[in-house]
Amino acid sequence: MASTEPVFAVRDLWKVFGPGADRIPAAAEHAHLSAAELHARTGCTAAVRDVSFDVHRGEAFVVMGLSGSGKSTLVRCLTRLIEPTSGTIAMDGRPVLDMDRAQLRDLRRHRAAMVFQHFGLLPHRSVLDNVAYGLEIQGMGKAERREKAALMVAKVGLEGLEHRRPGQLSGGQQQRVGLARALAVDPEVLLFDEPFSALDPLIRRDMQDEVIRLHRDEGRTMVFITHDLSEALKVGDRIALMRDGRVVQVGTPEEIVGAPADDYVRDFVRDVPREHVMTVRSAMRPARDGESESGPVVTPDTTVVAAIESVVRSGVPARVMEDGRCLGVVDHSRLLAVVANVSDEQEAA
Ligand SMILES: Nc1ncnc2c1ncn2[C@@H]1O[C@H](COP(=O)(O)OP(=O)(O)OP(=O)(O)O)[C@@H](O)[C@H]1O
Repeated sequence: MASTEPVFAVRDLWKVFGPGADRIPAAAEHAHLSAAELHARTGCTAAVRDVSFDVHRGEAFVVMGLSGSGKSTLVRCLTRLIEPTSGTIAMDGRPVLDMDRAQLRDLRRHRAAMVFQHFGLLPHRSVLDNVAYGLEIQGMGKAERREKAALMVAKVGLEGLEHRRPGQLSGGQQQRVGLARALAVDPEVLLFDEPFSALDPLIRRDMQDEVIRLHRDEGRTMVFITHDLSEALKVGDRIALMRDGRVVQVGTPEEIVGAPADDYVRDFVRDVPREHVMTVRSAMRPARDGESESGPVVTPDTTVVAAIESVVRSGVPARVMEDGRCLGVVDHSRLLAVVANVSDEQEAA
C-alpha cells in the first residue's frame, strides 16, 4: 500500500433524504437549486451534495459548517452508519460501498472508531471497563484488555479514576473516557462528532490540546466535526467548510483565512485574528541588501503574531530561514499588512 494513498477518498458523494431520493443526484434540473428550493420542489433534503475530498494519512481533517450544513451526515457516510445515495468512498483504496456486513463491522470496530458528543458510556461499568469495552467486543481476554485499557486511561490523564462510574465524573472526564475507549482499539482513523461542544470553555480547551497532543505524538489520522471556527482552526491541518450540503472550500487554516474561496467563506472568517493563523511564509518579501545576513531568524511556519514579537524585540526585519537558506524577510509593514488584511497591491498603492 503506497503511503501517499489517501485514507479516505470521497468522490461525488450525495446523501438525499426524502421521497424519490435516488433520482435527485442525477437530475440536472435541480443542480442550481438552493437547499430550500430543492426541498420546496421535491420534498427532499440533500444533506450531502456532490462532495469530493481526500483525507490524507496522518492529518487532522476538520469538517466545519453551521448547524444543518451536513457535517454529521457526511462523516456518518464514511463508515456507512448512514447509507449514501450515490457516489464513491474508498478507505485505503478499498471501496466502502462494496463492503458486506462483516467487512463493515470490521471497518467500524478496528479501523475507524467514532468518538461521539454524548460519550455513549455504559453507566454501570467502571472507567476501566468502559475503556476496555471495545476490546471486549473484539474478543480480547479480560486480563489483556484491562492492561491495555489501563494504559489508555493513563494516556488521557485519568489515572486514579479507573474504578469510578461515569456518573461520578465531570463532563470533561467523561469525554476523556470516550476518547480512551476509541484509542484502545488502536484504530487507523479517529472520527470525532462534535466531541467537545457540550463542555465548558476551559475544559473544552484542555480537550482540544489533548487531541492535538495525541495527534502529534501518534500521527493518527483524525476526522473532526465542529461548528466552531476557532476549534477548526486550532485542531485542523485542513478544513472542509460545508454550506447547505456542499463543500465550499477545502484548505489549510491559512488558506481558508488568507484566500477565502467565496463571499460566504470570507464572511465566515471575517473576525478571525489573522495574525494567529497566517504564517510568515505568506507575509515575507525578498531580502534586500544585507538583510539576509543579520536579524532574528524565524521558520516559514512561524505565525505572524510570533514574528511580530521577534521584530519588535530586535527592531529589525526577521529572516525567514529554511535548511540554512534565507527565503525572505518580514518587516513591520509586511506584518501589519497581515493584521490589517491589506493585500500586496493595496500596500503598494
Ligand atoms: N434522517 C433524516 N431525515 C431527513 N432529513 C435529515 C435526516 N438527517 C439529517 N437531515 C437533514 O439533513 C441536513 C444535514 O443534517 P446534519 O445533521 O448532517 O447537519 P450538521 O451540519 O451535522 O448539523 P448539526 O451541527 O446541527 O449537528 C439537515 O437539513 C437535516 O435536517
